[in-house]
Amino acid sequence: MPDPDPTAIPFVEIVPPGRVDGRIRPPGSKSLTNRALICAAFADGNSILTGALRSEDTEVMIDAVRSIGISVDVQDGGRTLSVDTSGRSRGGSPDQPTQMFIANSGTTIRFLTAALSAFGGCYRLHGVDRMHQRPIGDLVTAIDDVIDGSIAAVSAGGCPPVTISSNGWKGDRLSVAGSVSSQYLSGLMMAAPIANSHSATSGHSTAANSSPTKRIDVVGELVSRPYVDMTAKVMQSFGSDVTIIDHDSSVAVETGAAAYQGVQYAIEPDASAASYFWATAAITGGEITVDGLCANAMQGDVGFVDVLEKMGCQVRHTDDSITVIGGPLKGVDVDMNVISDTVQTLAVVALFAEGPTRVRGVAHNRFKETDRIGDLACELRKLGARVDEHEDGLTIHPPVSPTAATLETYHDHRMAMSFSLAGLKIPGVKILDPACTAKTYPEYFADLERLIGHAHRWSR
Ligand SMILES: O=C(O)C1=C[C@@H](OP(=O)(O)O)[C@@H](O)[C@H](O)C1
Ligand SMILES: C=C(OP(=O)(O)O)C(=O)O
Repeated sequence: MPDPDPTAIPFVEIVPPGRVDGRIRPPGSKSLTNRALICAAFADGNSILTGALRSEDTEVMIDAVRSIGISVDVQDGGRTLSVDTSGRSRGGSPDQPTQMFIANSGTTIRFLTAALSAFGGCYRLHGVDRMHQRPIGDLVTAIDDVIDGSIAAVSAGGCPPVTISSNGWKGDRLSVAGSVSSQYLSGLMMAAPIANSHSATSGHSTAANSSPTKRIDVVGELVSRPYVDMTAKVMQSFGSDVTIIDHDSSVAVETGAAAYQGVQYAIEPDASAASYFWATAAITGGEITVDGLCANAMQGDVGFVDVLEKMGCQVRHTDDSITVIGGPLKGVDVDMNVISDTVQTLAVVALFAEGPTRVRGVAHNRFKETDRIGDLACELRKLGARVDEHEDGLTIHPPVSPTAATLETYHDHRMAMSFSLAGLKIPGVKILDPACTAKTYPEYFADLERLIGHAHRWSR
């Protein structure tokens, strides 16, 4: 019998499969898909994106760019996106801004806020309740300095909805704080060439009083740095001229006059999604190969395998795959600032290690889909672990004998995917609201089932 509709399912229970061996290619990277969509949407000419991710976070991006006349033709089950910019036009009016619903997609709202402020038009970007609690104030403040018009984040504490009424940018020097999210800087970087190519009066000329060279200085700490390098690489693939300047501990970015050009662009599989499969090898003592990724992939999250190696796994790289072979695991002390989307994965692996695991450097994880320190600690305790919560992370003391539990997922796809790993070893673990994986990986449980054998039960 086929699995029932996952959106109607209250929980999933994994039946421990024993050792798991296999290989898998996860779906396309969310971060690369949404960056490529921004660059393609504001390019001169049309683009074809291959290997794209089709999920809630990319669908809200596609819907948003469609609402300003860009055509996105979805083929090959969502993996190929043909972007035609010929119908592109500024949205809305002060009385009737174009409404964009972005659910809980941080990349979508942060990248679009910056891009639309540079493009011009009137917009209101809003999402689900949690999105309206996730900060965007530092980005709005940075744009406020250069916008020819107005921008505001209307919820308490500088959170969405965001309203924009813009004729483009009139300035060329920006500064932005980077301690809450790197997505602000990535958004401004991608917006800079758009500010050059589009002004509200002419449509295709450099905005009055604005130089084509833009400089963005980061004020203070910059979290999640590999995503900024990824942004620069994607921009370069679309013809933009962008340089990251590292000086002592400060970071700045300069962009030149070149406009985005339509291209054919291939997207890597998602490295954060791959972490669940590498962790499956670590936890079950098996051997799992993830195809389509390599040590110098564009996504920093491939660095998760280095942490597994420190814990006792073997890791093998080829030009087009990374294999993890599980072994006896020992706890580690690790700074995960640059790979923060894999903290929940590691936290579950840590349950099965000898000795405690300390995760540092991820205070910014409290601002994501949920509080990924406090809420994570709460669920791990249900499995019998002792967990110390710190301002910047947590320490996990593995349970002497883990206990089965029913785990909340807080509308957070990474909670659901990570907790499925606990079920690989602990009989009776139930994961509530498994459909929340739709944010970045709608087929996660089906893919996990294929990898481990028919070994999970949907509730009836
Ligand atoms: O730029 C990106 O694609 C992302 C940056 C990270 O966010 P932060 O910079 O807020 O840590 C990461 O958590 C998110 O899933 C994707
Ligand atoms: C934090 C995440 O997403 P975003 O910030 O893009 O909503 C994530 O995918 O783990």
